[in-house]
Amino acid sequence: MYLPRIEGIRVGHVQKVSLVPGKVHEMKTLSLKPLLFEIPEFLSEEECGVVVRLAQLKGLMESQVMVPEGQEELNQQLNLTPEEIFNFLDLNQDGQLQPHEILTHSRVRDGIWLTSENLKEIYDGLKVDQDGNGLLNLEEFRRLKSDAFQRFLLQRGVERSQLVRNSRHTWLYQGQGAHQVLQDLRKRVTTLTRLPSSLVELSEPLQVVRYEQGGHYHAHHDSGPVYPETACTHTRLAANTTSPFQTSCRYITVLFYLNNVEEGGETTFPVADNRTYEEASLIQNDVDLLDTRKHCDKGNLRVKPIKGTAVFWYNYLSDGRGWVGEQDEYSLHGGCVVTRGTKWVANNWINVDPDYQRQARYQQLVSQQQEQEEIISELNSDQHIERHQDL
Ligand SMILES: O=C(O)CCC(=O)C(=O)O
Ligand SMILES: [Fe+2]
Repeated sequence: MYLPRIEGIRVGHVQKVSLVPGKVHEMKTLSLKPLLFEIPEFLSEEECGVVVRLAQLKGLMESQVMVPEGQEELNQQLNLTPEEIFNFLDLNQDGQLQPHEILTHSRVRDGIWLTSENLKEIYDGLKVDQDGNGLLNLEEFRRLKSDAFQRFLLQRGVERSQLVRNSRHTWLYQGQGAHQVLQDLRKRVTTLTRLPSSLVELSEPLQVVRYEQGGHYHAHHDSGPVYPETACTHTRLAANTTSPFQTSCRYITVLFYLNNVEEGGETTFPVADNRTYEEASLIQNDVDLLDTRKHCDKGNLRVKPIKGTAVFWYNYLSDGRGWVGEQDEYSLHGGCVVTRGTKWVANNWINVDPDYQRQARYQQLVSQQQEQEEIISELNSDQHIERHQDL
């Protein structure tokens, strides 16, 4: 098995692609880092309507719950000393915690969008940053209880607009027996990405998302970095060991716009085609490029949601040998706040394990299971016929 990658050539390059009989689509390169394309009219008006109605029929749930888990407990279970936590947070190991090191961690952990101003309020309120330089050394850090941030937020009260993600979503199965539009969509995604259909078929179901007016999704990566010990959620079955590190291994994201948004709701790629990627410079005191409520206008690239358009990008680089390589950090993206109207999108993620052998083992396991199921169902139907003959 080998993973073809579509060539971007250069930003603005347009290639014609044949995805459905009797129609030629145009696929435009939007950026090379990440490798990102836009295909207008990927879905017809009718197809967009069907997907939205199926999602409504199934019912949508909040994408994120409001109450974070009790962190004090977790830390006690892990039994970490303040030194250990400090070292873990100090990404660049300079003996000081920069605001971005604290913010990144607390946002991932609690799902609440703490801002630089919140951080300053917490430091001031608890008098932790005595030299007032905005950085915490170990001694200052010791003055912070591990649940200090949560206490602060709970006292304040948290609104949905302060979450990392403020939307509702549902999942739609696309396999045999699913609505024809959903099956067609998956076939079209296979043709578009030129990936083996077995891979696409074993990927996550379609995720349909609805943002109300005021909804947003702050900038994030759809899938995490891979270390030698990282396991993929989808190939858990085929893993020989259990790993504390798990990510969803979403090689490609295909994002569909299902309606026209009255105002706002663009998809932002704040560092697309940047010369460098530096996590530290993303969160500055005055401009936080990850914040899609405040600073969408300052990112490098924004895609306007147009009904029927698809965009797709690679969340991982190639390993140079036809398989998945390292995470592409430039794939950072988010949904800008919807200032007027509602926004409907759908995500098709294509899951590939960077560990080729594990992906292969997983696919083999699934196909064995499917064969067994077929045999059983055949046996059952034979019995069925015999019983009828007996009568
Ligand atoms: O709503 C958007 O434009 C982006 C959605 C997104 O990034 C996601 O659902 O992972
Ligand atoms: Fe995303």
